[in-house]
Amino acid sequence: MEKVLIYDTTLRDGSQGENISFSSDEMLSIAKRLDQIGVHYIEGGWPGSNARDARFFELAAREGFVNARITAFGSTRKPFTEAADDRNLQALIDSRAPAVAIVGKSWTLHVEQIMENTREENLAMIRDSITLMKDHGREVIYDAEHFFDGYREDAAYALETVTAAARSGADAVILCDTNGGTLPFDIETVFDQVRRSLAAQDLPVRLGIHAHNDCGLAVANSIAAVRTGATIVQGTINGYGERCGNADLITIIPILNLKMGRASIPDDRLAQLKILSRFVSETANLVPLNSRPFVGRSAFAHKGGLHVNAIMKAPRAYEHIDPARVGNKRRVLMSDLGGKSNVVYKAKELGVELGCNGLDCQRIATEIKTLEDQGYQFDVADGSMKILLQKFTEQFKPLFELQSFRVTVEKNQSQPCTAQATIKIAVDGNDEITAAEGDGPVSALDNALRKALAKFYPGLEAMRLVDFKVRVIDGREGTAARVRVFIESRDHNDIWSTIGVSEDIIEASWHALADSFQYKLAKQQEQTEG
Ligand SMILES: CC(=O)SCCNC(=O)CCNC(=O)[C@H](O)C(C)(C)COP(=O)(O)OP(=O)(O)OC[C@H]1O[C@@H](n2cnc3c(N)ncnc32)[C@H](O)[C@@H]1OP(=O)(O)O
Ligand SMILES: CC(=O)C(=O)O
Repeated sequence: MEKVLIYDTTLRDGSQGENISFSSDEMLSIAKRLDQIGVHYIEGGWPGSNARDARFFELAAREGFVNARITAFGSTRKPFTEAADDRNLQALIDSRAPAVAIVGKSWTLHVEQIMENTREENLAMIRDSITLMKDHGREVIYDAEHFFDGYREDAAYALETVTAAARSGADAVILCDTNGGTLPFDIETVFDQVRRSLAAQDLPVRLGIHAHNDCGLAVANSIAAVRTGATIVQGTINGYGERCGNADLITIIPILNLKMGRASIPDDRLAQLKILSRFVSETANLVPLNSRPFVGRSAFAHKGGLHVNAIMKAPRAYEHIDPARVGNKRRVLMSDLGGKSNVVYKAKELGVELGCNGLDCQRIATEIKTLEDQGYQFDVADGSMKILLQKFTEQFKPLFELQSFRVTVEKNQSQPCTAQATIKIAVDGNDEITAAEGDGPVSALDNALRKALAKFYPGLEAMRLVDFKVRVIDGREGTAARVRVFIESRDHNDIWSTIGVSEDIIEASWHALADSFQYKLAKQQEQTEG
């Protein structure tokens, strides 16, 4: 079966999404990653729109792209003008991109009411613009904007527009669900009718799909189109794009390759999908979606005890593919929804030996449920979970002990708050007292503890706290409200999270902080002991 060509429009339609803006250098670094993974087209922007997009094409022209064709996007010429005089079309030519995408109108609403144009002139605009690009030796991809809405309202005219495009030499015609309101079975029906109509006119043009996600169906619609003959799929990394976004290529590519047996990017690059998804979200400065299919952190995370019990016997019992195929990995989460299987799996993963003191995993699972009932949440605190498992199994070796601490916060009229902490700890029976300042009480406590421990343990400079979250847990009848504090810490090669729960926010923070330092110091010791 024919290969499905992947057409990425992250840099163009993706950047039409709210809160997304890439610099031209960032656009280039994304383009290089897309090329490496093997996408076939990279739509680099609209050179006639702004200086940044035009600069991207200058940069791209100097780069060698191995797999992808750089594509410049623009609209058909203005009504009642010459294509050769059109500024936008000239910008496409000047971009030196080997392929161009020309967007034109298919829906009479847009032709007549929005553009106040005539139907015939719209057809002429499509014809002239494509002809000009072909005369300049470009591959032309014709984007039929609002094709499905147009077809619903006036099928004959919508068909006339894509026929005009094909007759003028367009190499591909892309049917666009611009407003994202079409359902998969309508995509299939319309796609089939268009394909048959063009074939009957002996216009064997390549057909593609461009779907928006306003009904949450962009991926489903793209797949439906492939089933009915589309061999180009346009979309964006992570589904970024105008309004609710575009079809997510990170989901579509593995569906094509792994589920439908359709070649798109090479199979051996699928394992780079997770990194690509992360890279683009980092560059866009957007938090990666945990639940993103295939590559999200939670995509293969198992919390329910029944599920964990089953995947330990046969992963496919609750996993639709092997996570490694797309560069992801299986995770087991600890919580009050887990059973003994979660404990066994997690202990192995965290390197804690079970069965040392006869406290069986069933009992440990019950203890965890009790703690969760008191406000702990271990599915996001692996660092504290490891310490807890060591405590349950009497393998815990405290590397320092708190004797006392005191934290004060000072606020002067015009100055920002400052905080000071003094702390007394003991290491192997030796007391150490230190004091330190910080931007806030937790930062002061962190600095004081770090200073005290430095005397006994080298190597703590590499460790830093990177995230701090506080949640108020509902108070029950007769109990005061508690707070739950999460701390995320990292060093050069690891990241871990810890938790503390108390009625007092400073005490909860202390527990999370102490677990974080204990985790780091124990890790250092394990590495030294080999
Ligand atoms: C479905 C899509 O995503 S298409 C891509 C949408 N992306 C963008 O719009 C981003 C880039 N756009 C831009 O930078 C600007 O809109 C520009 C430079 C293209 C045009 O800017 P302006 O000349 O100031 O016009 P403005 O944006 O207000 O309106 C768009 C004009 O294009 C016309 N137009 C819309 N579609 C087409 C088309 N397919 N062919 C020709 N002209 C078109 C409109 O009728 C309107 O014309 P008017 O100025 O005579 O009213
Ligand atoms: C071309 C395009 O971006 C659309 O129709 O949505």
